[in-house]
Amino acid sequence: MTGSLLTLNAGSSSIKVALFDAAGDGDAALPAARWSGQADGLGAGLKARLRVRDADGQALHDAPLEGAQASHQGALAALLDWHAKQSGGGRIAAVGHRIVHGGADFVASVRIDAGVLDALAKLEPLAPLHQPHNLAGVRAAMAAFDGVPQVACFDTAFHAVQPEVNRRFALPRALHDAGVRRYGFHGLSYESIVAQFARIAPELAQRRVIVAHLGNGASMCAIAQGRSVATTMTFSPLDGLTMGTRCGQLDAAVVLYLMRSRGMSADEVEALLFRQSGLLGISGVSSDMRVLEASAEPAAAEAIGHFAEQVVRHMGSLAAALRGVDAIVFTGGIGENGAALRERILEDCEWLGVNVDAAANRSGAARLTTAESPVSAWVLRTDEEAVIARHTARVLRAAG
Ligand SMILES: Nc1ncnc2c1ncn2[C@@H]1O[C@H](COP(=O)(O)OP(=O)(O)O)[C@@H](O)[C@H]1O
Ligand SMILES: CC(=O)OP(=O)(O)O
Ligand SMILES: [Mg+2]
Repeated sequence: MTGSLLTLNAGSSSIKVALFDAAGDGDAALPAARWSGQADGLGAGLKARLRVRDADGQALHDAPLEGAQASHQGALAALLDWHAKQSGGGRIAAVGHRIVHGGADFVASVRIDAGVLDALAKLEPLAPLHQPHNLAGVRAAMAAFDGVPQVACFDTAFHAVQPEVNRRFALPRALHDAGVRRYGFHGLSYESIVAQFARIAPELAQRRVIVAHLGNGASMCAIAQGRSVATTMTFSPLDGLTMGTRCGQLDAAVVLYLMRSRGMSADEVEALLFRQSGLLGISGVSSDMRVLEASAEPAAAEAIGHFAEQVVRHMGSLAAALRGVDAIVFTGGIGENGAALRERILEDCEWLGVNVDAAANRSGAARLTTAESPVSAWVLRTDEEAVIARHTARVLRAAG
């Protein structure tokens, strides 16, 4: 294969693009990007920026995104524009995409054709903050790189190996068979953490690990021998933890109440639960954890407290799913950078056998617990792009 691999990852508040050398077997270690670009703070009222860094973390570009550029589509256009100017005509062999929802049919990465694109578009209502952006990215890349293979890498695929008991809602069987089931998300991130953890703590990585992916979207996953056992997100990326703008776990009867007694339409309920709830809904201040931590508003502190409490409670639930836990790993924008929040969560997990080392937690060390702690805790930087590149190279190789 000649040429480079481009990866596209549209999150709910960010877009990440990276360029990888296509060479290498992509199996042993995760590949390293030649450069990676990130537009974050996308969405109403946030300060959007586009940053591009080289492999050593040196800034190649850093500028605010204004007006129409401060949207997913605008930021993607700005990133592709930057790439076109920089690459000097370097050939792109394939584009790998993070696709949040693969539904029941897509349990492994796949080359995208018109039929695949149609099937993925049908899943848009199940991930309204992501799937439309993911597919817009596919269409934009098809237009920008005519004839170049596009590969879909799914957030759901990592969880397809879960035991049946954790894949099922207690609904009539026919609904499960029709696809109304627990899928789980952030699978590319979990795969990245499993690969990294196996390098720094190979024995622990084979045991029972809970990974907390805490970002604008947040979920946690119980992993045994590197395989997903249970996770907090289910049918859509709405369930589980309190998130930036999503409500997390909610009694389904609230939805019925809102529609029947408050006369809300399905679209209004979707907007409420996906876009106006979570940290934003509780605080009335912001969906952004940094803004909440800097705020003096009591409701901002209450939102942070709600977020932390849900993480601790789900820690207990996932530890039960694993019948015990050996290690906890934090990742995602909040998990990687929010030292104060990590400390608070770990202190509240002392009952589970976690003894936090406050100095280590604040120092940037990977290990966050004392040497004697029965359960160790760690922080690792997720690299969804490297996993997308790995999967994309594999799909291309399999196609010959
Ligand atoms: N230093 C920090 N302390 C606390 N939270 C942070 C810090 N840096 C980033 N975050 C939070 O990370 C979240 C974004 O996470 P990220 O994983 O990048 O988002 P996405 O889910 O869109 O990919 C925001 O709530 C942001 O405030
Ligand atoms: C699945 C999901 O919630 O993704 P993100 O964290 O990018 O919003
Ligand atoms: Mg994310």
